Amino acid sequence: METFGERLHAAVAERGPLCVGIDPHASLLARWGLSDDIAGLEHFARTVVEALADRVAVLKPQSAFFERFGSRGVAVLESTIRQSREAGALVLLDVKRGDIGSTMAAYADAYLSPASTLCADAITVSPYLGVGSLQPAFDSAAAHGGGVFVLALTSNPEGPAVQHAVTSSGKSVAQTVIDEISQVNAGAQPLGSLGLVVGATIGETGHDLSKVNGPLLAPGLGAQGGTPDDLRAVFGESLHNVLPSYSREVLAAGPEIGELRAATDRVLAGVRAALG
Ligand SMILES: O=C(O)c1cc(=O)[nH]c(=O)n1[C@@H]1O[C@H](COP(=O)(O)O)[C@@H](O)[C@H]1O
Repeated sequence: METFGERLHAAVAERGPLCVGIDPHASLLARWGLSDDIAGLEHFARTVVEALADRVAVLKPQSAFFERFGSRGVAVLESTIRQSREAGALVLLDVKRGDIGSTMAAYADAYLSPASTLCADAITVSPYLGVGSLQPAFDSAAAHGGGVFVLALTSNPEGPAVQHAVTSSGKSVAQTVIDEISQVNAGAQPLGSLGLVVGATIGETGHDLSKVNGPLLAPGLGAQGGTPDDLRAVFGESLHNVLPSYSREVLAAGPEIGELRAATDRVLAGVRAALG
């Protein structure tokens, strides 16, 4: 069985280093002329999948925007995941889960087990109950060829107060997360299956990402003010493992399929130039 790291490496080589988020904000539904209800959600998600799933490496549905509509929204999320994967995109389901290990195992069953209708290629998780509490998700990912992206240095302005705080070991919280994930990925070829989330907006923070040997998801580009030029300052020598991620910047170009594709081509050209 191929690992997620292998599958992601191949997808990026073939389709380019880009993740597009599927975030059906109420404001975007309105902008597209859609109703803020289950029909609008379904039309929005189906259009994005039709426009992009056969060409971008990774699609990242944001679960919150589907959960807003209850069980019917979750059903749309299920079909969005399934259709995206069938069209060849890897699906990173953005759920940012994190709990004690025994509960984490149930989240892993929900999102990483092929037996689940919500099974994605990878998920986002939060490490603030301790990186070790995420072990059931790491185990499930390893068993099924999936991936897990752990929040390290998030794009929002509130992040540093927690993530830069210094722990009893003398390292920051974020560096502790980075080092624990680096240990698991050590030696994996061409890339480990555990990723980190590092916002494109954070500037130079002095954190050492050089040993991660896994994908570095970089949200915060576009709508949150981050630009491809910011990637060099944030990632330095680790630029080759960066997976830039855009949601609203691309989605605002809809609802025309051609416009969504053109916006995707434009941001991909921008990040390719920056990543070198
Ligand atoms: O894990 C994420 O994807 C994430 C981490 C982070 O630090 N910042 C961040 O914005 N995100 C997500 O990335 C998306 C950003 O959307 P845009 O700002 O519209 O590109 C949202 O779905 C956020 O939930």
